[in-house]
Amino acid sequence: MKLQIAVDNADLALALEYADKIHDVIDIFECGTPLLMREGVHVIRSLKDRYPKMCVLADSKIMDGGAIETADLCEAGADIVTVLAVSDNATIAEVIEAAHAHGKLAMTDLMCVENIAARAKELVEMGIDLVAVHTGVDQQAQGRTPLGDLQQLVGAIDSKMSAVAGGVSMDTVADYVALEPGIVIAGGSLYNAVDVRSAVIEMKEELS
Ligand SMILES: O=C([C@H](O)CO)[C@H](O)[C@H](O)COP(=O)(O)O
Repeated sequence: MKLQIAVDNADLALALEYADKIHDVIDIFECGTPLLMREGVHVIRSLKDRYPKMCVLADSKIMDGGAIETADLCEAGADIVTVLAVSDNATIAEVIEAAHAHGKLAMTDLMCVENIAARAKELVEMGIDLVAVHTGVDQQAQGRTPLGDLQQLVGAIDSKMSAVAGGVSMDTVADYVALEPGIVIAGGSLYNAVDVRSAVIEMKEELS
């Protein structure tokens, strides 16, 4: 089981500071959507220039223009790009094709998908590499969590391809670990920690 940190709160300088602290202990370093919007694809290039071996995920949440956006992200160094599962299949097919042409992976984010199992199976058949259930930050504010969605997902596809995101913290991580997803994603609970490196190491221990 891998741990992915979602770095949403940072600018380029802070993202590099986080990478300096955790590059050797984190499995996947996510450039969160707000960070990508703030800094553009150059944040990915800077991270990969400094830590070429660190797996960097661009949380691009692509919705259209799948080929061009994926190519830009992969050429900047992203190892994994994300596409929204509510997008048209034509877009998702372009993302998969462009990511694979660059030797990279495509993850889909099932946020706002109603039939988790059916859509996940369909996207796996199309060739998607990773499938994430995700309760967005605005949905979390309404008291929602991704636990029920993860139960549906691991019942539908190979659990090694699955990922979960949405308010995962040390208080709740055991509930997700019990369902054995391939990737656990945590944002605020890690980057808001006083000592981010210790928080990452502590959560990784829960995953092993
Ligand atoms: O993808 C995310 C969200 O849509 C903001 O861009 C977050 O990275 C994701 O929710 C994980 O962060 P936490 O919910 O703070 O763990």
